[in-house]
Parts: sequence; structure tokens; C-alpha cells
Amino acid sequence: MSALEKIIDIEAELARTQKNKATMSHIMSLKAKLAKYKRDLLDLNASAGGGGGGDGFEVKKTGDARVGLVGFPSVGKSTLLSVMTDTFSEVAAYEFTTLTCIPGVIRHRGAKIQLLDLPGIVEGAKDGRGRGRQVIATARTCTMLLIVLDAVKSMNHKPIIEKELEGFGIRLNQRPPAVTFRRKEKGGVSLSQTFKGEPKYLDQQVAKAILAEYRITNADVILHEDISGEQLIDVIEGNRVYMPCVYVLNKLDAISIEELEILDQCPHYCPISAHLKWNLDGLLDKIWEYLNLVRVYTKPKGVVPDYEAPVILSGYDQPTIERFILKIHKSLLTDFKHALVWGTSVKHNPQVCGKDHILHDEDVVQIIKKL
Ligand SMILES: Nc1nc2c(ncn2[C@@H]2O[C@H](COP(=O)(O)OP(=O)(O)OP(=O)(O)O)[C@@H](O)[C@H]2O)c(=O)[nH]1
Ligand SMILES: [K+]
Ligand SMILES: [Mg+2]
Repeated sequence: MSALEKIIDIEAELARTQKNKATMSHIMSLKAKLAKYKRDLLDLNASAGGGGGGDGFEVKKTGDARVGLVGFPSVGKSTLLSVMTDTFSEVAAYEFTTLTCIPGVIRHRGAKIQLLDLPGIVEGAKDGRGRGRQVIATARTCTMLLIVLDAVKSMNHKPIIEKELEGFGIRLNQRPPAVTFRRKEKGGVSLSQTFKGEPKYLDQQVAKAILAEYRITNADVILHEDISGEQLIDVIEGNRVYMPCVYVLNKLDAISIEELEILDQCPHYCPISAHLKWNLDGLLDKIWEYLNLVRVYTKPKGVVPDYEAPVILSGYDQPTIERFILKIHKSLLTDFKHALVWGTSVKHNPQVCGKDHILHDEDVVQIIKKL
């Protein structure tokens, strides 16, 4: 049986297995098997593709963040790139107009955001249909995704796109699970936790069943939050990428107010009309919010800070003074004595801070060097 056939088999078994406490170990070992076969399938296709390593399109990453436009054909991705950046990407009524990756730039609040127009994807994209694999491999390199949906067909397309991205190890609007996973020589599987209350999803038996699929019989699993079995599988598999995502509901002009009200319930979504340029500012605000960028203004001694050219850090991975310094010049770190910080991250203005201090958006920083 091929990996694909095994995947179909397991998915069928999962569909007919009742979900309850007694079957949870079995379900999770099936899910771990599924994850392994999917990994095989992806590696296989990568080598068969000739490009090697499941590579995406070769477009250089520039700017402070990379945002990818992903969606079915003809939902309006290229129209959106053309109205949000100075770059033109061909627009047409037929499907698969865009055949490659086209980068544009959005300048917003001192940040440079790279926006990528991509070819459309369809169901089965990650398994090699069309340019789907290349599109999804490029999506993996993004800081954030905009899943573009045609307002008229959005509800059918949304789960399909999500499944394609999921299957390629992309996790949308989720943070990496807070869990310590350590293999060891002996002592069996031990599951412990650092939070109060009963874990809702994982117990010793389920964790053991998952690890057994990976032939791991000795390991410490320490939960710092209540994670699911699927999340534990993600931790063991590694290579997952976690990114924020906004669902852009395009062609708002083509639906009724009543239809919009229903769609308005969906989380992480932003309705627009790219063609009529409706709510593009709303979308930009949403992108800004989800990117969670931290602007830090540099203040040389005795002069006002340069508010035009902030150093941009990601709010998702500890925007410390050390990260700020590394963005300016690595060598500054050896000469670093302390920093003076003005802004909402400190009580006193200015405050003397060490290199582990976490900065807030729009803080002002002056580096004091050792003599
Ligand atoms: N009514 C309406 N039509 C739109 C809107 N945005 C785009 N379109 C139309 O939708 C069609 C497809 O637009 P494209 O921008 O080429 O779509 P795409 O997603 O880039 O398509 P592919 O590159 O083929 O995947 C074109 O005829 C556009 O004029 C919109 O906001 N409203
Ligand atoms: K098109
Ligand atoms: Mg296009």
C-alpha cells in the first residue's frame, strides 16, 4: 500500500471511530500514524519534484515581515496585490492567471511589509496538484498569511484551504504548544504538569500511546498548558510553523447585507472589495494587529529620536533590548553597558535597563556603551 492509500485508510478509520475517553488512546495513535505517513508523502514528493526539499518560489525575503496571499483561483489575490502595493500583477476572469510568486511592498507606520501574490491552490495542492506544493512551501516562509476567500463561495473553500496548509505543517492562529519534551535512557514515559487542575485532553495512557507510535518508550513530557494530543504530535514531529492568519473575504460588493451578517460571525476575518477598494484601511489595520510588530526608536545621545526609521522587532518572540541591538549592529553587544528606555515598558522615563528587558511598541532606546 502506498503512503497515500494508508492515509486514506486511516482517515476512514478515524471517521468511523467514536470519540470518547476509552477510544482516545487509539484515536491518538491513529493520528500519530497519519502524521508520519503525511511526512513520508511530503518528503517523497519533494525528491520526485526535482526541485529538492519541497522548495517554494525563489523570491528574496525583504523588509520587516512577509505576508502571503493564499486562496483558490480567481478569488482576487492579484487584484488585492495591485491595490495595496505599487506592484502590478495580472488580473483576469480565468483561473490560474498568476503562475508564479509576485512580491510587492506595503510601507506602513515605518515598517516595510513584503506582500506576496501567489498562484491559486485547489484541493490536493499539497499532494502535488498544480503549483500547490510550491505555493504552500512559500506560504511556510511567511510571517503571516492572508487567506483570500470569494465572499460568494467562502464557506466551502475555507476548510479545504485550511486542510491543505495543516497537512503541510502550517498552524494558523496558534502559538507553539508550551510543553517540555525530553527523551531519556530509561524510566518509561512520565507525564507531569506545571499548571493547576486536571488536563482536559492528555493523560498518561494517551501520551504513552502517541509516543509508542514513534518507538519512544522513555521520555519526560512536562505540560505548561493544557495541550491536545494533536499538539503533542506536532511537538514530536517538529518542523511545524506557527503563524497568524486573517481570512480576507473579498468581493463584498457581490453579496447582500444579510449574507454579510452571517459571515461577520467568523473569527479572524476581514471583509473587503479589492476591486472597489472597500475597507483596505481596515485590512491594513488587521494586518498590523496580527503581525504584532514592535517599533523601537533609536535615540543617540543629545538628539531627538528618529521617528521615521524605527527598528522593527517581532512581538511574538520576546522583543528584548538584546534583539534590538542585534538588529542594529552585533558588535554593539560587546560594548553594551546598559540602555536608557522611554515608553510604556518602563515605570520611570527614562529607566536604566539591561539587555533582557522586554520592549514595547514605540519605546525609545538609547544605548550606553562601556568606557
Ligand atoms: N466583484 C468583484 N470582483 C473582483 C473583486 N476582486 C477581484 N475581482 C475579479 O475577480 C477575477 C479574478 O481576479 P484575480 O485578481 O485575477 O484573482 P486571483 O485570485 O489572482 O486569480 P488567480 O491568479 O487565477 O489564482 C477578476 O475578474 C477580477 O476583476 C472584487 O472585489 N469584487
Ligand atoms: K484569475
Ligand atoms: Mg492572480
